Amino acid sequence: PLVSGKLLFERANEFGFAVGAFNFNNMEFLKAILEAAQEEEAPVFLQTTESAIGYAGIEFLAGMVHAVKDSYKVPFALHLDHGRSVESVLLAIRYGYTSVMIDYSDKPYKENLEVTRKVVSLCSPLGISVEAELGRLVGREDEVESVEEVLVDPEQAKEFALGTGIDALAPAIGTAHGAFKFKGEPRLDFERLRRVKERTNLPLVLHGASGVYYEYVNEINMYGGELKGARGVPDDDVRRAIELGINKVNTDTDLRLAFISTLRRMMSEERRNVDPRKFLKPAMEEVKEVVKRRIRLYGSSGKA
Ligand SMILES: O=C(COP(=O)(O)O)N(O)CCCCOP(=O)(O)O
Ligand SMILES: [Ca+2]
Ligand code: NA
Ligand SMILES: [Zn+2]
Repeated sequence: PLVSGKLLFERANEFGFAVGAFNFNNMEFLKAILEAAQEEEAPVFLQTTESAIGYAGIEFLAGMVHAVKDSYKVPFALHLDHGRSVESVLLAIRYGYTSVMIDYSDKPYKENLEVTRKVVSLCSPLGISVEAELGRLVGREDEVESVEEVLVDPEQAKEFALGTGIDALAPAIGTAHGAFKFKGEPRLDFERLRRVKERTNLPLVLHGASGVYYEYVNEINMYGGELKGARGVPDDDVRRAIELGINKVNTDTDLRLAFISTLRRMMSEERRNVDPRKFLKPAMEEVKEVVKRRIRLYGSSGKA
């Protein structure tokens, strides 16, 4: 059933596992994620960004989730990913989101603190969880290309947690969104992560965590794509981050790669087909498989 993110954050933090947070923009991804969670008996965050809302419309995205709120036995939250303003959070509240992120991490610290505190005052009385971010991921951040990386300051994280009352914190520890995450070798700042957990004891969120699996990258390149130098976070680094206190892992790129690789192969093989379902069904199946793989990696199978 549809539940508050608070429930998912608290249980993951208590038992030391991570809940998968999977982005969706349409029915196919949403269905694949929920079926994967059901089969793995795992809790999940269903999350949409503001650009997902711009693409599909919030009434479609939230409407689909509310339509199936009692159709799956596993608990799932509907989360606003990278909310950029109080207005965006208010819209999500109006459409029955059960968790929000307010991402003011590229603004001056004091602004981040004040706006995040405001969002907590709006959401907490409604039982809606609030996630915020400290530090900046490289790559696309607030639609600004290749913003300067800023890693989280663990001392500031403690003050921020106390000053805002947030339910969860996303500390920037070296990851980036998308399929091209690292200039050189993949490197997460595990010591910094350990100190943030030690000082805040909050549920922590890992952004930019996709593995960017070579089997999907290869297939995309074989069927007309051009993903040169695509690189993600190794599975062992995700495991290590969860051991050190990550309790929600954001996963978008891995679903995109699974979907697009299958779509490209099907489109090139079935040259007479014009029924979208013939292509979308196997593509959905592949998304479901990669969601199950990530749920198992996060240690959340059987934790519903
Ligand atoms: O941290 C992540 C996912 O990281 P990943 O790219 O490693 O999967 N996310 O927060 C997912 C958001 C990705 C951007 O979505 P839009 O294109 O809709 O703006
Ligand atoms: Ca940010
Ligand atoms: Na988020
Ligand atoms: Zn993110």
